[in-house]
This record gives sequence, C-alpha cells and structure tokens, in this order.
Amino acid sequence: MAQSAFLKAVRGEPVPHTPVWYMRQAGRSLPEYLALREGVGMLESCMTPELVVEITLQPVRRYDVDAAIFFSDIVLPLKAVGVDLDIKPGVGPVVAHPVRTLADVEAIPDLTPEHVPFITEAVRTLVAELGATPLIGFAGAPFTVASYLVEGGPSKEHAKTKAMMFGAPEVWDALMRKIGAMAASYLEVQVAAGASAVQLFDSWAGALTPDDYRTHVMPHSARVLERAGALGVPRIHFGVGTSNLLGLMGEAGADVVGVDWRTPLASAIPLVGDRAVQGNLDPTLVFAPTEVMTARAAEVIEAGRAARGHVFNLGHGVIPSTDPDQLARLTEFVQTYPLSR
Ligand SMILES: Cc1c2[nH]c(c1CCC(=O)O)Cc1[nH]c(c(CCC(=O)O)c1C)Cc1[nH]c(c(CCC(=O)O)c1C)Cc1[nH]c(c(C)c1CCC(=O)O)C2
Repeated sequence: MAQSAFLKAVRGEPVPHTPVWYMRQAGRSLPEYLALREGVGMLESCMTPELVVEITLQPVRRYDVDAAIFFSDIVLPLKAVGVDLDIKPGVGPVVAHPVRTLADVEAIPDLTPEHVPFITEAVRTLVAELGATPLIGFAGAPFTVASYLVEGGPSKEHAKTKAMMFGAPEVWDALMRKIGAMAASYLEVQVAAGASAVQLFDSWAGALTPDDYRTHVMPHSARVLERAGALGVPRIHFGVGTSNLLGLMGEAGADVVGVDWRTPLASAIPLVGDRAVQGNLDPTLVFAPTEVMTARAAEVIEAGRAARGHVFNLGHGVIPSTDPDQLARLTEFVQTYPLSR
C-alpha cells in the first residue's frame, strides 16, 4: 500500500506512473451497477454493506484505477441520524422539512459510530478485498450539505442558503458547526475502519465570493479537515467552479486541491501553493474520438508536472452516459504515459 502511486502523488513523492481515479467512477455509467441497483433505492443500497462493497469494487475491476472511492452519498450521514430525506433518481437529495430556524438545527442529532455500523462493516470488508489499492473515504463539506438541508433539494442559486448565511448568522453558524462535526465524525468512522485518504466534497462552494467563503464557510471546512488531518490520512478538497477559491481551499487544510475542468492546471497550481492537485479533464471529452480525448489528457498530465504532486481525474463526476470502454482507454493512457520525473 505504501508503494501506491496514488498515495505517493498526494504526498508529493516520485510516482511509478501518474495515478488516476474518477469521481463517480461507480454508478450509472456501468451496466453492472444498473443491474445490481434494479429495484433497490439509492439510500438503501448505501446502507447495505454487500452492495456498497460490490459497487465500490466494480470500477476497480473494470479499469484497474489507482484508488477506489467509497460508494455512498454526501447526505447519507444525515439519513443515518434520522433526517427525513430521500435521493430521487435524476433529481438528487430531497429533504422533507428544510432547515430554517435554530430549533431545526438543534433537532438534528450528532453522528456517532453507532449510527453507521454498516459503514464500518463495508469499509472493513472493502479494505480487505482491495489489498494494495487505497480506499478514499469522503464527506460533503458543510456548505454543500447545508445547501441541500436549507433549500430542501438541489438548487442553482443557493438563494435560501445564502439568505441564511447573510441574514441569520447565528442560525448559519449553528448549522455549519452541526454538519461540520457530522462530516468529521463520518470521516473518522471511515478512516478508523481502514480508509487511506479522504475527500471533502464542497461541490457548490463556487457559488461564493472569496470574502464570503473566507468568512462564512472556510472556518467550518477547516475544522473538518483538521480533524481528518489528526487521523494521519491525506485530505483532498474539491469543489466546482472554484477558480477564485483554490488558494483558500488549500489553506483550509488540504494536502491535495481538486480542480474542476474550467480552470487549467497551469493556472491552478500557482494558487494552491506547495500542495498536490487533482484533476481535471473535462468529463465530456470521453464523448470525443479517443485520440482527441487522449491528446487533451496528455495536456493535463504535462501541466500537472508543475505541481508538488498530481492525481489525474476528471474535472467533475463521470457523466452517466459515458462509455465505460472509453474510460478504460483513458485509464490505460494515463497509467502508461511516460514520466519525466
Ligand atoms: C453534490 C453531491 C451529491 N452526492 C455527492 C456529491 C458531491 C460530488 C459531486 O459534486 O458530484 C457525492 C457522491 N455521490 C455518490 C458518490 C459515490 C462515489 C463515487 O464518486 O463513485 C459520491 C462521492 C453516489 C451517487 N449519488 C447519487 C447517485 C445517483 C443515484 C442512482 O444511481 O440512482 C450516485 C451513484 C445521487 C445524487 N446525490 C447528489 C446528487 C447531485 C445526485 C445525482 C442525482 C441524479 O442525477 O440522479 C448529491
């Protein structure tokens, strides 16, 4: 495991090849996933260790990627403590009673390992099955999880969330502390059971100005990353549309900053300081002819050499209509691309 290209890259050590994994590598792009999920709800599948193990392993078998990502969802810890929510196909997380008041926040229980025995079981089994392939655990960052809780579902503008942030700072602070502590506890469970690294997904942080991020969000994400850091595992911090936040997302306590595809790595690397980067091929390039896709992947790898370390990934999740064979070709291309270091 110590020889893993992924772990070497995140520590900034020389690598045998550029490591690669994909956000949403498990899921609807894989026919074997669709077959397994038939008649099983998303949250139900996340709470069934045999399904979590099998779904997490599917892309590792198919692509021989350099890391597995635990199959779950950012709202799963909320579900586990009893928040009434569902994940609707084609929509995303939907919360029955959106959070508006301090009483709403206080009604959400704190997460303990006893809430998520199925996570511990799934991670332990996975780590044994994966052998030398590292498992990445993950949690949703406070802002992104808050958006689902406050809006009640997916949102483009995050208007209610930001209205609380600007207009009800005491409710906002209590909510961010509550779900930040929950994210940290959730990561602790995954690492205690054997996860080798963690990723904090702040997918919607790109909706914020740098000042608002620094004042209202970063301290809460920093506390999550600090607790994860105390466990001794590398921490990846990712968001979408974050070109103006990359420096702050690194400073929040990340070892690796995830970059979406809109920001060229050459621009991102000077912003993140002495940290590794992860990313960032446009996920739609898998629909281009293979040689177009691989030429663009080569540009990403070349640009990544300027960083302390580089983990290849897409700039956001695998699009469900992606052809798995094309992703297999991309993986092989990245893993066999010549190194100059
Ligand atoms: C914002 C967010 C969510 N969930 C997640 C994020 C952060 C990452 C990102 O920015 O994409 C995180 C997540 N969700 C899922 C994973 C699995 C691990 C992996 O990356 O392979 C991870 C890391 C499974 C999932 N989470 C979800 C699916 C699809 C559900 C299904 O297969 O029926 C999967 C595989 C559902 C979900 N859950 C969420 C959305 C937006 C959706 C998609 C809704 C849809 O289009 O159907 C919330």
